[in-house]
Amino acid sequence: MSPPLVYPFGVIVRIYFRDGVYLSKATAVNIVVGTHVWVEDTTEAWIDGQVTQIKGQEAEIKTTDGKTVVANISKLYPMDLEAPAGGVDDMTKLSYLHEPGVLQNLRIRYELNEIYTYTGNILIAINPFQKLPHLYDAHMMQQYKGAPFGELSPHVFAIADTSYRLLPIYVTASNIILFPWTRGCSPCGCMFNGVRAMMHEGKSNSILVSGESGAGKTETTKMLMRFLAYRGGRKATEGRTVEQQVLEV
Ligand SMILES: Nc1ncnc2c1ncn2[C@@H]1O[C@H](COP(=O)(O)OP(=O)(O)OP(=O)(O)O)[C@@H](O)[C@H]1O
Repeated sequence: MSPPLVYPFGVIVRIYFRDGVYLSKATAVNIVVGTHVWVEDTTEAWIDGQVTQIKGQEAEIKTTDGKTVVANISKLYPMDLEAPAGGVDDMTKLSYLHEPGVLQNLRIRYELNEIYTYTGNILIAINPFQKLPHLYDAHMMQQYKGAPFGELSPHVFAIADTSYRLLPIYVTASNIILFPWTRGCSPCGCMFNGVRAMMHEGKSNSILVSGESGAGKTETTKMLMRFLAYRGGRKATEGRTVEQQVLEV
């Protein structure tokens, strides 16, 4: 039986790109007897099971905790039986991009102390409710400095570094936007017209950090600012480094 799914506390960090493309991943699947599915549960949010019978639009599901439930087929979501046991670091790698699949992936990673997960160029951070100094030390900042987006594990420093190096800016209410370049490749002007190194053009960039109260927006923003201050240089003025000055604001 899969452990119960919980709605994790977390924040979402996005960088918006003018030429971003929408992420759409078809989740349409033929639900038949034998299909492994997620079904809504009042206590666990989502619970997995297998369809045992279908009558019209109603399906009977035997859940892995031994219950038998009946639900409308339209309320069932297919399970990704091929997803790796440790989850995926980018939700676009899931076969099905739906709520139970996303929550299941975040939960698996959270249990492995992996609090960051990408969905394309969006970073999802789950509040660890504990200090994780090794995630934010000088060595980590050094690692993410200049690293092509997607090359290293998902991290708030990767978002900060990318926004430091790249321009562009477009804020929209759309849900999910992807970087228009191939993961692992260095994003550069030759691949994406309009993207210029922010430092070369001196233009502003913005990063959106969203989440409910207590999700970790302030902590995440502090890490973003710390990294940007580190990237911007450490020249001291009046005895204080750039990092100290930024973090004191
Ligand atoms: N990355 C993290 N590492 C360690 N602890 C964290 C992290 N993110 C959040 N927390 C913990 O969660 C608490 C709440 O986080 P935070 O203040 O950032 O939330 P918030 O989203 O800004 O809340 P509000 O909207 O109410 O101001 C922090 O005081 C801290 O204890």
